[in-house]
Amino acid sequence: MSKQSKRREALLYHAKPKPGKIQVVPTKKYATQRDLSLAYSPGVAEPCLEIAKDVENVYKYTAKGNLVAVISNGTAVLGLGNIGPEASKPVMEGKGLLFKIFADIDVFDIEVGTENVDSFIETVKNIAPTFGGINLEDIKAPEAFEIERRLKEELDIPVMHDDQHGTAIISAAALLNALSIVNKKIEKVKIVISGAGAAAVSCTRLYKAFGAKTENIVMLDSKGVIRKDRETLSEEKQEFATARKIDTLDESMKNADVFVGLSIADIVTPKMLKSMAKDPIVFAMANPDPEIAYDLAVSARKDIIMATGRSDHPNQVNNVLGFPFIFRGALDVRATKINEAMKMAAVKALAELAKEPVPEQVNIAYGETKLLFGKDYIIPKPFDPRLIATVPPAVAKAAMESGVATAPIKDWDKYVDELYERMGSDNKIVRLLVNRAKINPKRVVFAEADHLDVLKAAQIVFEEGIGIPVLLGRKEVILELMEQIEFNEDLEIIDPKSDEATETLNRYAEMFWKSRRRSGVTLYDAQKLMRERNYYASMMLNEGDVDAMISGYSRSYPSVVRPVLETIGKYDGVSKVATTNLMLTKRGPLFISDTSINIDPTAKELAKIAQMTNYTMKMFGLEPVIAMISYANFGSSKDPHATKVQEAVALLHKSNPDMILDGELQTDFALNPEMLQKKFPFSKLAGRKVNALIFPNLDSANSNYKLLKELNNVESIGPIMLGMRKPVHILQLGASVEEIVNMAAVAVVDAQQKEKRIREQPKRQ
Ligand SMILES: NC(=O)C1=CN([C@@H]2O[C@H](COP(=O)(O)OP(=O)(O)OC[C@H]3O[C@@H](n4cnc5c(N)ncnc54)[C@H](OP(=O)(O)O)[C@@H]3O)[C@@H](O)[C@H]2O)C=CC1
Ligand SMILES: CC(=O)C(=O)O
Ligand SMILES: [Mg+2]
Repeated sequence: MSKQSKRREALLYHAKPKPGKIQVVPTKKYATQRDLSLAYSPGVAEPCLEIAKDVENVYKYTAKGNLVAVISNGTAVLGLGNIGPEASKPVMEGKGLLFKIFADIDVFDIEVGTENVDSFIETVKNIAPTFGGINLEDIKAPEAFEIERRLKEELDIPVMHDDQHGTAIISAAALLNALSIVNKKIEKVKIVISGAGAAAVSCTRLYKAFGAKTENIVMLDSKGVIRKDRETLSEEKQEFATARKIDTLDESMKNADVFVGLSIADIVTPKMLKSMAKDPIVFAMANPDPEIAYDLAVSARKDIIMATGRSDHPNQVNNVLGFPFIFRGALDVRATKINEAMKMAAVKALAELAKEPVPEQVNIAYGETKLLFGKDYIIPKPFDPRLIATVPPAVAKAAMESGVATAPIKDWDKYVDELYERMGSDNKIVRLLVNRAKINPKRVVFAEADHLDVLKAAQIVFEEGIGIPVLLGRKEVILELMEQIEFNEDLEIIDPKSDEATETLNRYAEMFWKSRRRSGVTLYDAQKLMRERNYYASMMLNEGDVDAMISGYSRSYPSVVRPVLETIGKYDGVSKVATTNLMLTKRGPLFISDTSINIDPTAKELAKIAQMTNYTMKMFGLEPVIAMISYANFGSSKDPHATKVQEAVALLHKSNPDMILDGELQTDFALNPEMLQKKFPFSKLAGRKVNALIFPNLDSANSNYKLLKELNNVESIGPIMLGMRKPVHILQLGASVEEIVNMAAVAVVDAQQKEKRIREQPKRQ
């Protein structure tokens, strides 16, 4: 993607559909007059009075305990400099988003219109009663030091300047790990620090706490090396002034073991890197552009350990890995401070986590085959689901041991469960799917590429590396739309009705005729049918000219299912295809089957639907826990509708004893593990979190998934076809661009799995 399109995409992302990145969402019911009389006057007076009696009750009755203020005055915004409070707001909203998605912490971002230290401190102190913690952000040095010091002294809630300590914690963890890889001792290494601002000073102090020696450190600011004999140095700069008679970065880098950049973009050259000692460690952390570009650095030295603050290269050393988890731990024990012990605990937890085997889910999320502790993986990745269960408990324990926790945790296992529970998993599954697709992108034919939304989706699929689109439809329309959306790639475009397609069309027609001539199809019929996009696209897939197919955006479901079934057909052993919908609910992913095809399946067919759903869930990397739904529970009704489900369960328990499946069950029991455990402790599902519901008929499955979608605003992926011989997936009429992209990712992963199955077949025989 060009720089210009990236810029446009970033602006559009921030502007649409609603300006900005965060909003306030009520957490209590507000539907009735009764609800409002509790939420507001007169009911609201009761908690007010309780808090007035004892101020600690504010944690009991308000959101304070989970609310952090992200506060800036815009004087050192990333590496963009002093761009003012309003211009800093996108970054502060971004921090709010990260706090929420990584640690379920709510944020108000507050941009303060003053550069005066006293007035800034006064503002923060005055608003502090609202918050459980204060995260100071992008405030320039030296003011940042005084602001943080005084606020820590004067407030009894945790205050942390993220650019100082968040960065120090992450980079210290990364540095300790990098040094262990190259077998160097922190006490011995020569370190160059570019930058002498908030981040640089605090990072260097922490490295010293871990053993780095002042005499081995050279720090530079915008004027060059900070020498002892330089005039008018700030207190912080004096702390790191060197006695060496050098002035430039060039000179400082000679034989240095470590370079830490917390300054500005592009000030380090390959020549400087070449002058460093063997196995140099280079953390170029200026944002958004590092002190030296990643590719330039790694091509300058083979033995380098290279990190940047960015997410698009290995080793992202960025405070995003710190602030959400550090505040989570601090808030959960209601710490009065974030102290040295808590910071050291966070460093150790992060450094150790990087050495643990990486869960497959993380490999998939980052499109990696296998992340392994080493030069390209010195620090955990932000989307690592283990972070939430590792860093906050370490921080909370340190707070308790160092005496700053006012609400100590007693049951650590329960706390870890709560942390996992907080994170839910609504979006993760989509990320996993997309990243799994990216590992081995496949050729996907979009059978309706002459529709704007389908084409837009194809563009995203191509640009994200999810798949290689083949665009099918009216060529002149496709070309015109491509120009409109600046989709200038040289992709294959096929118009089945054009002369160019005649030869292939005739070949497909003949193949189709041969397979259906005993079902009343003539060669002429076949040639006519092939001019219809879904027959043509299906034959492309059937003949291996593409790996997967997406259609259905502009046609009714049955009108697409028919050509697909007539050409591609079902997987061996499948008598009827079915569909499942993946619902991205707040309690996690939930599959619902069969949502689109079988009106009233028999017990045997229902069992098959469950088996196929089980297979597809594994494709998503999930461990299936399946409930067979009815209006009755375990034999409570002898009505044939209920006994049909019972029979399906009995069949499956016999044929697939390893499947975690049971029923028949009512939906509320299926979705409530505690109720299930209490009433039906004998069930295979007792104590487990059900993630798939197989409904007894189409009426119930279809209505339920649509109810969830419409009433609870639950996003859905699907209907995903089950039981087709090849990866073909049919969209809902008028699906959104996002839904089409997700389905394309499903199709690519399906193609990968089917390819794997074919590859493994001879081995099984
Ligand atoms: N990856 C991460 O997680 C983080 C990265 N950063 C990055 O670190 C940088 C600094 O942030 P922060 O400390 O908050 O900002 P500050 O404004 O507090 O500090 C900036 C420092 O950079 C120095 N500087 C400017 N130009 C040069 C130069 N040519 N050579 C050497 N030093 C120079 C300044 O020198 P002087 O003192 O003379 O003005 C100042 O000391 C930014 O790019 C920011 O994005 C910050 C926090 C986290
Ligand atoms: C990451 C960050 O906080 C910064 O660059 O300022
Ligand atoms: Mg910052």
